[in-house]
Amino acid sequence: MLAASKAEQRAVQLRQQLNQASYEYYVLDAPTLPDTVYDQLYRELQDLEGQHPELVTPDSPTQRVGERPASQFTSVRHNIPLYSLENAFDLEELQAWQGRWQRVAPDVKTFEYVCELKIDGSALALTYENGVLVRGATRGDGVTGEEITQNVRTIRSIPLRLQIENPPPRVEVRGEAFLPLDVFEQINQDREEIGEALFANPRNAAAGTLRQLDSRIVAQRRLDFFAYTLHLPEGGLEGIESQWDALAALEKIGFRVNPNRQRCASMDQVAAFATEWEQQRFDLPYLTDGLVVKLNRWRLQEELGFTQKFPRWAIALKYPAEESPTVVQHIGVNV
Ligand SMILES: CC(C)(C)c1nc(N2CCN(c3ncccn3)CC2)c2cc(C(N)=O)c(N)nc2n1
Repeated sequence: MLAASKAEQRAVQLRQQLNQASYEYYVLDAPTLPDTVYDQLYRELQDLEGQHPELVTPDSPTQRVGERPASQFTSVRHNIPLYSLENAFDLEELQAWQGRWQRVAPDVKTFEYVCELKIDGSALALTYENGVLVRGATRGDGVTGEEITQNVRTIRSIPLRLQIENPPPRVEVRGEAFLPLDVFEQINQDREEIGEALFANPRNAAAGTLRQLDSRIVAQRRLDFFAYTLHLPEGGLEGIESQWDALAALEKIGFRVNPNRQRCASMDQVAAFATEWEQQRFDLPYLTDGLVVKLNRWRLQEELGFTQKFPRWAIALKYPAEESPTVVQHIGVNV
C-alpha cells in the first residue's frame, strides 16, 4: 500500500499517461502506447483509486466508463445559445446569401469564407471550467438542452481535460457527435439480432445513443466528435480572431476537428470546394449532408450579427438527399 502522497503522485502520473495515450489513439489516430501497457496502467490506476477513493478526479480516465442509469435527464440552459443555420440548396441561393450579407455590411471590401463539411450527427455543447469538462448537453431548442455529461464523458475523442498550460476559467466548445458508418451498421445488426427497432440513419442513431439513460450502453457504441466552435467568455487564449484560428486552437487543446476544411477568398472558390466534396464525401467513413460556409473574421461576424433566427455570417449548403432521385440533381445550376 503506497503512502497517500506517494499514491497521489502515482495517480497524477498514471492519469497523465493514460489521457495522453487516449488522445493519441482517438484524436490523432496515431497511438504510441501498446494496448497491453494501456490496460496494465489503467488497472493500476483503478486499484489505486480503489484504495484511495479521495484520489479520484473528474478527468481520470476511469471516470469515462458509464455509471448506473440515470432516471431521467435534467434540462439545462446553454450559457451561450446554439444558433440554427439558414439553408441554401444550390449555388444560386448561396450567391443570393452573399448579396444579403453584403447589403448589411456594404463597407466590407475584404473578406474570406471558411468551408467546413456539414457532419450529419447530433450537435453537442461542452463546458470546461479551469480546463476540466464539467458539462455536456444536447442542443435541444438552442436555448435549453438536456444535461448528458455522463454520456459525453464516454466519447473518447472528447478530452476530459484541455491541453492548456493555464486554462481560461471557462471555455465553451460546440461540435457534432456522430457515429462512423461501420459502427452504425454494427449497432443496427446487434439490434436486429435482439429484435429491436433499427435506427433509420446514423444521425438518429447518434441522437438516440446520446439520450440513452444508461451510459454503459453509450460507452459501448463508440460515438465520435468533431469540434467546430470555440467560445472564450472571459478570454484567455491569445491570437484567436477568426473561425480558422478557432479550428486550429480546438485541435491544439485536444479536440478532433474535421480536416476537410478550406479558406475560400471568393464564392467561386466556395463553389469549387462544394462541387469537389459533393462526390468525394462518399469516400469518408461518416455521413455528411452538405457544407457550412462561414465568414471567417470574428469582427465581421460580430458586425453582421443575427436575424430573428440565424447568424447572418453563416449558411448551410445542403446536398440533394441521397434517395435515388428521378432527375439527377446537383448543387450547380440545374440545367
Ligand atoms: C456556429 C454555427 C451556427 C455557424 C454552426 N451551426 C451548426 N449547426 C447549427 C444548426 N444545427 C441544428 N441542429 C439541429 C436542429 C437545428 N439546427 C446543427 C449545427 C454547425 C454544424 C456543423 C456540422 N454539422 O458539421 C458545422 N461544421 N458548423 C456549424 N456551425
